[in-house]
Amino acid sequence: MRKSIATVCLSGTLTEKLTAAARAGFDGVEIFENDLLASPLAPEEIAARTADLGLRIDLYQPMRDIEAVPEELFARNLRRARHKFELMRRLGADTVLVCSSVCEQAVDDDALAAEQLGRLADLAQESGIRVAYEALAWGRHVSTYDHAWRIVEAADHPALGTCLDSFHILSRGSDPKGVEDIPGDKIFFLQLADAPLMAMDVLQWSRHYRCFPGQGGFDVAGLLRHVLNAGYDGPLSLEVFNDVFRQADAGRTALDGMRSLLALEENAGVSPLPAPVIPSGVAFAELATSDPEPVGELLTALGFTRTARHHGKPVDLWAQGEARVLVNAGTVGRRTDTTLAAVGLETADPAASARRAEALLAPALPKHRTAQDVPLESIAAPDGTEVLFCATGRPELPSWTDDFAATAESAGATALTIDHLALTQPWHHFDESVLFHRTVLGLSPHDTVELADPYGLFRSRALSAPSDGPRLVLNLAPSPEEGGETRARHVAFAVDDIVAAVHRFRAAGAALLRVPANYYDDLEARFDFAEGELETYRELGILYDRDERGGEFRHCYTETVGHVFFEFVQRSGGYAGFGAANAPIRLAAQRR
Ligand SMILES: O=C(O)c1ccc(O)c(O)c1
Ligand SMILES: [Mg+2]
Repeated sequence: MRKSIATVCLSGTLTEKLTAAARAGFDGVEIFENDLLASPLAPEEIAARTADLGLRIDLYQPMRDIEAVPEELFARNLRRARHKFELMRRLGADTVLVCSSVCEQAVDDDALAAEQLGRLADLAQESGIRVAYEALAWGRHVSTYDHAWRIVEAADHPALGTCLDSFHILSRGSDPKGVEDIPGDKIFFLQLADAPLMAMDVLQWSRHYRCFPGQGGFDVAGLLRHVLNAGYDGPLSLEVFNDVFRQADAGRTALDGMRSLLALEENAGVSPLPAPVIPSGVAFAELATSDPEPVGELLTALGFTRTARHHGKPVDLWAQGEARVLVNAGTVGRRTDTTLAAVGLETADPAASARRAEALLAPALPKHRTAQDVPLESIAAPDGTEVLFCATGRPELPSWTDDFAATAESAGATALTIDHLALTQPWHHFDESVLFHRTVLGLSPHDTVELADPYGLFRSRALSAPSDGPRLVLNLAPSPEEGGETRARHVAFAVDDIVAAVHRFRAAGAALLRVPANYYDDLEARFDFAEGELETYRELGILYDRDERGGEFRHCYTETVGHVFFEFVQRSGGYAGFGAANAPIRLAAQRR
């Protein structure tokens, strides 16, 4: 279907917004009045620029406070509309959005609203313009889509239809099924937005927290199915008011929006994408560093063995059980600090994984990191992390392991696995990143966790495969200074017995994060422990969490090397979280 985006979704000047929309592949735009008013370009120049970019102006908006007012005021409103219709002629826009009135003088009189909207439509029709009437969720007398439709139906005018907006419909909890009672050709326009589920004033919710479909908690795909069943065949148009998007790079936001619409069309059964190949595990985590020594020392103390070396580059493979960490020192001069730069994910079909990623506009990275290397499908995640699609142990497919020659047997007796990878995100790409991993990799997001932290708000959202597969935790940590420890990312390993593991680490000289005594006093107040158990945790710096069903989580952290640290976790009783409640304790300890 045609895809459009409202200029209000994007940051920057009108020209920047139009350029970003065109580059992301949109067919059209909604021009938001404020963007036009602030532009130095004449309407004819905007029309020419838009056409040059291959975009159509699908909607001009909004026109406010028109209907159900005393006649004298309505006459002034018609005069205002005449000006706007002239502007639209110069712009080459043929559909205008009229929001349900919020003005004090408006009266609760559907017949008057219908009569006046009919007269507005008469005037519009003379200029070849169509009026799309939208119920704002906070409209003074008209706040639901079915009410707006009843008024449009009563006016019965060919130039008057309704505009459906998923936010206004779903935020009020209206039953979207009723959309199917509206004739498709009377739905003049469809605006799509999602939002996190929040208990707050609907106007504030709409103006600050909307997000792209798939990023919030509404069933936007379900609504779209009803709208299509009604027979609507106009554009799918994103209309998102979001404080973060307003500050982010317009080109990236536009791509994020396009990815959201592609996934929405897939969900609503409009047009399929190559099916997701849900990764089955983590092949490796790759650290990039110009100083491999401290990481190597830490890994050694944690029981890892350097088992293999890349044939052509200074990349070492460290292993313990099923847990594999690559330490890539081939980036000297480009990066100084140690970072978690790449992730290898196991997939049953790397080529199919790459096809889906490409269909969802993920930037593909070169298959050959160097000419001698085994070709591997890989993409860049929004935060720049390289994601490689791996098929380990499949002789018929090229494997990343073919680039490595064994140097030693793994001495580690422990059956370690990678439990999860925690990827700290730039604040303005958090929602983009969640949508990316959800759609491209087919992972399912958990609920967002938000906690007060000494320096601001800590936000975290995990994504995991439905069954046993990789778990990613996207974290957004406040930072007292640019960069610093809060940017650090980590690799978490699962162990069967964390107390035994910490004793071994300590004996081997590994530096573990120290946890304040106050934390343990609080644990004692909150939970019952076996005799001596809490003392052990206090002594060893082990953190603890318990879920509602009695599932338990014990974990500890190493000190940070560059921008990386390691976590060890012991899960029991079906605990499925990540100890997020303990994150502020960890962040505070890391800052000391
Ligand atoms: O917040 C508003 O005023 C506003 C304006 C136009 C719209 O289409 C809308 O959904 C909301
Ligand atoms: Mg709207």
